[in-house]
Amino acid sequence: MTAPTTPTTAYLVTGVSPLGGEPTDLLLADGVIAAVGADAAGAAKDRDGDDLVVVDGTGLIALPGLVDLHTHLREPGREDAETILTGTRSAAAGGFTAVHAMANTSPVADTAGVVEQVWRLGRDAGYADVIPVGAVTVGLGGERLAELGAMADSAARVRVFSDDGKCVHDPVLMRRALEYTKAFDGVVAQHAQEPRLTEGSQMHEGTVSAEIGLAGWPAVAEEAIIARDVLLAEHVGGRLHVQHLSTAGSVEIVRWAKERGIDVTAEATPHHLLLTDELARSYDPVYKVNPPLRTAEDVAAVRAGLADGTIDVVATDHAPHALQDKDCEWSAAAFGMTGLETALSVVQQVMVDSGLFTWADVARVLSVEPARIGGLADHGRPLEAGEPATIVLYDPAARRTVAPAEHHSRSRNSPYAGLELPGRVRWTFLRGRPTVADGELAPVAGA
Ligand SMILES: NC(=O)N[C@@H](CC(=O)O)C(=O)O
Repeated sequence: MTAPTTPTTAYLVTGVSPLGGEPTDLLLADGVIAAVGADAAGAAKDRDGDDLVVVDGTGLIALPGLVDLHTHLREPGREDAETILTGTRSAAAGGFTAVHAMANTSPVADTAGVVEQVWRLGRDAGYADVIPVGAVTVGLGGERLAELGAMADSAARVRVFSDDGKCVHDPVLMRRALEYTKAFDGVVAQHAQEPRLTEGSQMHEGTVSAEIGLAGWPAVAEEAIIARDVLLAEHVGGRLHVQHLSTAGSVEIVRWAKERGIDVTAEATPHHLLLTDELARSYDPVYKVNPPLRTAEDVAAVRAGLADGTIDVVATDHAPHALQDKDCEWSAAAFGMTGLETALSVVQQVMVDSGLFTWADVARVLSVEPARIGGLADHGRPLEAGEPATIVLYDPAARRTVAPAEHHSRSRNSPYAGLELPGRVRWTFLRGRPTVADGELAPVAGA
């Protein structure tokens, strides 16, 4: 079906389960959730009938629109791998209504000019709110702090700063960044990778790397930086966010830091919740990622850390790469995997279907907490009357075999190709306007 997309269209969603709870009706109108429950159908009748689309929500779960704290959109500079338009179409298809766009573009997003460009392109595309992440250091060079304040004051209102892809390894610069971002309630999101311990690293250092002869990336290279940074955050009273935490030791350090009252949050990716370094035995570079896939014990610890709240959010680290950068021998291939269109399904399989999570927990880690950490007032909101109609309707009973060729991302480097995963996004609404309608991307104004 083709859904009307004019802003005046109202949507009556019947029999849907908010956060997996008792089925109810939701009326979405004028950009907000206009009514919930018994009032919704009546309120819908009071509106002009021509404007009303009725969505059968039976069997669907309503969640606040998903928020990704960690997306690579590649524009400007690598539009052959992804653009802001294709990346946000991919986001919408995965149920995301906001994505934080990492700064490792070309040019690097280290000035007010570049972050404003990214923000504008996202607004013009219209599929999801694009929240630019500002680089911590000029050109991701690790030598001089970038203009953090100018990026914070720009139209893009940057609050999250990261050199992702590179670690801010100079402790003095890291300290200054943690201090400086306090002035505008910013957060420093660290890619924890001790560079000297990971020179030439190709995969997790352990039994598998030794057996197949690829240079190892030891767990301690991640853990040493996280340990240092939580102590720095404590010392200066700054806000630290640990990106794509991947080892059992990292979970322990973050747990310790939180118990100590340090202002730290952490994210885990879907792939570190599901996949292990055993996959590298295939030498298929689709499994090459930074930080690397770890052991089954690490995966279990990351799941446990997410379940007990040590890890605050799931973030995709959607890292699209052009074919020539992945379809080559392992050591020459780029690090990274796509993830926007599979994240919710992986979280369902690993955390919900296993009994570790309720759907309210899913909303917490994929919407409420990432919105809070990123300082987004209009995302991750309760599903209540008067709140923005920025929601996703998801069918947890559907099953699908992942086919990257059908994805909306411009890149195809999904590690789940051929795998059967649960669930399907049926509708995504951004301020009352569908970006996905009945399982298909909807045309949006400006796109
Ligand atoms: N996560 C990844 O494997 N890749 C990221 C950056 C990075 O190396 O972290 C990318 O930009 O491709």
